[in-house]
Amino acid sequence: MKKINLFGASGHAKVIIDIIESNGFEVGYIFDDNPDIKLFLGREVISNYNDVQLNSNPLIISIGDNAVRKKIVKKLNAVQLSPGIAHPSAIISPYSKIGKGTVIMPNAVINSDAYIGENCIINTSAVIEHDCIIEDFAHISPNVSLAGGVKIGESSHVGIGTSIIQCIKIGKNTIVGAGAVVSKSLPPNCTAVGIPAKPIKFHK
Ligand SMILES: CC(=O)SCCNC(=O)CCNC(=O)[C@H](O)C(C)(C)COP(=O)(O)OP(=O)(O)OC[C@H]1O[C@@H](n2cnc3c(N)ncnc32)[C@H](O)[C@@H]1OP(=O)(O)O
Repeated sequence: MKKINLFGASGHAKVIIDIIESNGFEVGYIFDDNPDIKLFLGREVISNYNDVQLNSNPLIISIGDNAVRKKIVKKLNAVQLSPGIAHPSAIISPYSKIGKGTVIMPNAVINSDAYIGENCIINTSAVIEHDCIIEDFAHISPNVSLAGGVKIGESSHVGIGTSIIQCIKIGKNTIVGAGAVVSKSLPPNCTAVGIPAKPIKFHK
């Protein structure tokens, strides 16, 4: 049976385990750099991992924080990432593209010609409409709705329940607060909140 290894014993990993098993696959090794985490959902967690274990099965970085996920991918450089995986309840257009290491949570919808990059999270019940572009390491939270042609920059996080109208662009490394309505494009490296969403701070 196909096995998938996970890196990161986090709450996010719990949902990924559900996705792996509901596809009829098995969880292989679970790695984490924190030696204090020994057990995770009844499974052993390995902190003193070696290359043989890391490369034994395709890997998903099961860490919700975009910056940490990116750091781990860079650190594990040569490891083979799993093809993107989706919960069986997700509806994914055959005309969309899903990158390696990306996870699509239950009831998400990804419509035609949408492009989802690598190591992204498309969380529970998110709607990614036609022609959207989600760059690598982005996280689209539960119940987010992206209208057609929206572009989300690399490592950006769209907060839970946010709506973004058509053809809006969100820059890289930007955070959109929970429950926002985005009606104008947002620059990179900022946190934006509210209705309509406006930047409240900028960061590196
Ligand atoms: C399965 C899962 O769990 S997926 C994860 C889902 N989680 C999310 O989507 C969380 C998204 N995060 C947020 O909404 C956060 O509140 C953030 C990122 C917008 C702001 O967090 P921080 O940078 O820590 O800012 P902080 O909490 O200090 O708030 C700054 C100001 O913005 C306000 N603010 C924070 N979040 C929001 C929001 N979503 N909408 C409107 N105002 C907000 C605060 O009240 C505060 O206002 P004040 O200065 O007048 O007191």
